[in-house]
Amino acid sequence: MAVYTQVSDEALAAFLTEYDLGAALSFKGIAEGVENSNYYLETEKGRFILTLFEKRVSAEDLPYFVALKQHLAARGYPCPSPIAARDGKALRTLEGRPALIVSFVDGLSPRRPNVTQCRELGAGLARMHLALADFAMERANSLGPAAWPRLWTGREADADALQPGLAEAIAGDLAAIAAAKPAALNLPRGTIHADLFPDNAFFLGDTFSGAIDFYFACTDALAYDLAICLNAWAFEDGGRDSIDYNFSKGAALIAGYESVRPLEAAEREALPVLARGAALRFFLTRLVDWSSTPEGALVKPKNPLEYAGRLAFHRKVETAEGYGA
Ligand SMILES: Nc1ncnc2c1ncn2[C@@H]1O[C@H](COP(=O)(O)OP(=O)(O)OP(=O)(O)O)[C@@H](O)[C@H]1O
Ligand SMILES: N[C@@H](CCO)C(=O)O
Repeated sequence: MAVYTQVSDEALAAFLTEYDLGAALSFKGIAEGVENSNYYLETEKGRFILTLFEKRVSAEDLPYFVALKQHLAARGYPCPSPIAARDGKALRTLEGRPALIVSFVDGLSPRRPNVTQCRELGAGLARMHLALADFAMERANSLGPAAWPRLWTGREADADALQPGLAEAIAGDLAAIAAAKPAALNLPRGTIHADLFPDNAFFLGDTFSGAIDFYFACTDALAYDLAICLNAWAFEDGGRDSIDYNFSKGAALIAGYESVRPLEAAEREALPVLARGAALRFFLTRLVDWSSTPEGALVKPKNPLEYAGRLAFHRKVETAEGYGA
């Protein structure tokens, strides 16, 4: 479920008069996604997505996200392109919420990505980094290392309830990453997607056809984005209590990335700590959602243990070769 704000037919019709999109032919809520209210919208001019931003996306960040997508779209990168109304403004208000119409991106999100799709995704990520190299706006990563102690404090018992001994292991991860931070600070930086999971990437067959959901995008180390993708794309649920790194998928993802943007020596060296940090970020945000989502809520929280399993793998990896780089 992801329609928190209902849009009446009258409100939609009035809203569309501000655009050159013609009248609505079809309009329905989209079940996937958890952050915002998304609608599929077909008008006389084609297919679009209408998003009403709910409270989890801060209103002051919206101009950054819209400008970022405009920048990518202007460079021909496949992503939702913001549609401006006749007054030139894309970001508007509907049913009391900030609202945006974007172009529809064709393709399907892979449920279980294959090796070819991992390679394609790596190349697609690197192309995104290059297309954003001259994007001038900046946004701090609000879920970076500085935020982790705040997310973690007070949740030790929740972690141990999920898996006995987990709290101590997580405290060790936090300490190890804090100690390694100075090296990671000198890496090439730029604009990163920061959440390019399979549900945010589209494919036509095995060909990457676009990226969506830029609402965690920020300014950070480029190789951290690759580390996030390694976590999201190259692990398999190995059944009860086991999460396995799929070396072929990881190696393909890195090779795809390097076919467009070769990693610098410092980035390769930092890959294990970046991958561990990325796993910790998703473990912590999932743990927060897990312990704060009431039972029976419409949105089912994602399982933090999937990321505890990845952390267990990263703790043992010392070099980029361990990931197939
Ligand atoms: N531009 C687009 N083209 C095609 N489909 C889209 C587009 N934007 C969103 N969708 C569809 O809507 C669904 C929800 O979008 P999205 O993932 O952005 O949700 P959200 O609630 O805003 O964010 P989150 O995934 O973080 O919860 C996607 O899974 C996809 O099916
Ligand atoms: N992709 C994230 C949710 C959004 O940050 C996760 O799977 O935990």
